[in-house]
Amino acid sequence: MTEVVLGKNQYGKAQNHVVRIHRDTDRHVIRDLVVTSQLRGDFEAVHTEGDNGHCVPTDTQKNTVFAFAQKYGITSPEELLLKLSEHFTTEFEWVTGGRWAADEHAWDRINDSDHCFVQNKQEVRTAVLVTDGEQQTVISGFKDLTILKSTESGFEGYPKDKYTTLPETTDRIMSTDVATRWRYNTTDVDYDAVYADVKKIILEKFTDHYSRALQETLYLMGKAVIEAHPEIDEIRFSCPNKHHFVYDLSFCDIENPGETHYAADRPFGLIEATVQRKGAPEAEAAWAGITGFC
Ligand SMILES: O=c1[nH]c(=O)c2[nH]c(=O)[nH]c2[nH]1
Repeated sequence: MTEVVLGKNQYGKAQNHVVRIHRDTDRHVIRDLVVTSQLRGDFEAVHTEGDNGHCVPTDTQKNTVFAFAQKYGITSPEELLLKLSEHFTTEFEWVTGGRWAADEHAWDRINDSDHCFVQNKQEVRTAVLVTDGEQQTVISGFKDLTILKSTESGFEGYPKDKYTTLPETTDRIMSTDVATRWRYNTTDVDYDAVYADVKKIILEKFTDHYSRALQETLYLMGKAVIEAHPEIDEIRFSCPNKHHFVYDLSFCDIENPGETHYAADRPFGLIEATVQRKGAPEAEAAWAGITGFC
């Protein structure tokens, strides 16, 4: 007789798009989040016996997201996720943890208007909270932040074999879409302030050195973040190297001294790296479900 057992499981409502307008004063504030709630705990009978006695409906999870956005407001994505976790793990004794995630789309004021906004497409902010009993791990980040430096980047000194055609260069375009996630070692964080500072550090680091490889630049960015923020133990990057090739216009006798480029959309280099605080405990389980990082 073949025997089977239920393995790891979680369930909930994915991608609840909640737009909360804070209208306490005439100067409105908008927070635009896509929130996913997933519960973990004793859901054995739901799966193996068709007994829904423990099955908090995904519909209820959705309603709770919207109710909490209204009741508590949205101070930061991370704080909303912490409230949801606290609620589900205390309201239902068989819920021992879960995974809550949010993507935030930022809006900027139009001409400093109190109530008119233009969506800021610079980057999407990300937040994940994993609760396992008493253990809570917050991983924040962003994706799709496209940046480019038009000089102060090169690539040389690499090994060459019979398949190598790439010319060495000390002056090239370097461009990438930054995707990064950083893991906090505490939940006692001013999440919006740290987010703004980490983004600032990453952008500043991009500008402040001659880059010998995208790998070096990512490492310098990560190092600067860990050094500036004791509450962050680990930061990961996944960054395409968006190649820009100087277009050879010699066929029509036009000089092109590194000015007109062919921006190839594929293939692209894919550079991924983690920078960690030395000696800090790892938290691999919290990263499960976060795709696209090594
Ligand atoms: O910054 C770079 N890193 C690489 O690993 C690499 N490989 C390559 O062909 N060009 C580059 N550029």
